[in-house]
Amino acid sequence: MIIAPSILSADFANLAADVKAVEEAGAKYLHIDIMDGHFVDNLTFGPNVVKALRPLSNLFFDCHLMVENPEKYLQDFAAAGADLVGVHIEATKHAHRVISKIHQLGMKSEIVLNPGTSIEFAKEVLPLVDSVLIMTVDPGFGGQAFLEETVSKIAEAEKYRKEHNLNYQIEVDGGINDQTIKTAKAAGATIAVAGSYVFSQNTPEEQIKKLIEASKQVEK
Ligand SMILES: O=C(CO)[C@@H](O)[C@H](O)COP(=O)(O)O
Ligand SMILES: [Co+2]
Repeated sequence: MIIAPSILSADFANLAADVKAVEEAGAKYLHIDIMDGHFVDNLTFGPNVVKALRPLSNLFFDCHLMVENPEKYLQDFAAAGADLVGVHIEATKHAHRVISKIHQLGMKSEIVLNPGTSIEFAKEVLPLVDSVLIMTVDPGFGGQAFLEETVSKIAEAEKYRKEHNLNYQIEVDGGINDQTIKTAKAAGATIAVAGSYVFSQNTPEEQIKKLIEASKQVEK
């Protein structure tokens, strides 16, 4: 399973050191939460932070856009060095166009679903995307509890992938710890985002190791 530490819970005054620490600990992805204060009730940062971190890291930059009309910012994230852009299906009227644009800009695409949004709503674009992100909390904040009722949706995304011979990754985001990662993997998740679990206790190295070990306990 790929572990994607979320810098939302990192030390913003020492971001470079935290990014280095997770890279050395064996993470392959860096999850970067972009919030605009409209789509969610929180503000974080924009492509300028992605640009500043890019020369410091070889991690795969997974940019989760919690913004209205994400199409406006795709060019900026591509120029900043994003590897993947995730857009909420609830945040755009033009999901198909947004996904095409992400690919034209040379990035991997991801469609993101809030806990209240069904797989049904995203089915037309599932054949097009590189990844599907199932939110396992309502977006906007770190440190929330994993919503068990989202597990059936992870399983549904995996079932649909197999039935239609598609090859998207299934990412989960929110409330991931050394227990919930097992539940998510058993249901079909292949990428796990973790913010507070990685950055708010012990060292990021210890926490990432625990996540990797926990996920290995589940066969897939
Ligand atoms: O997108 C989000 C929150 O909206 C996440 O990526 C959080 O950063 C996850 O934080 P934890 O639940 O792991 O603390
Ligand atoms: Co996120």
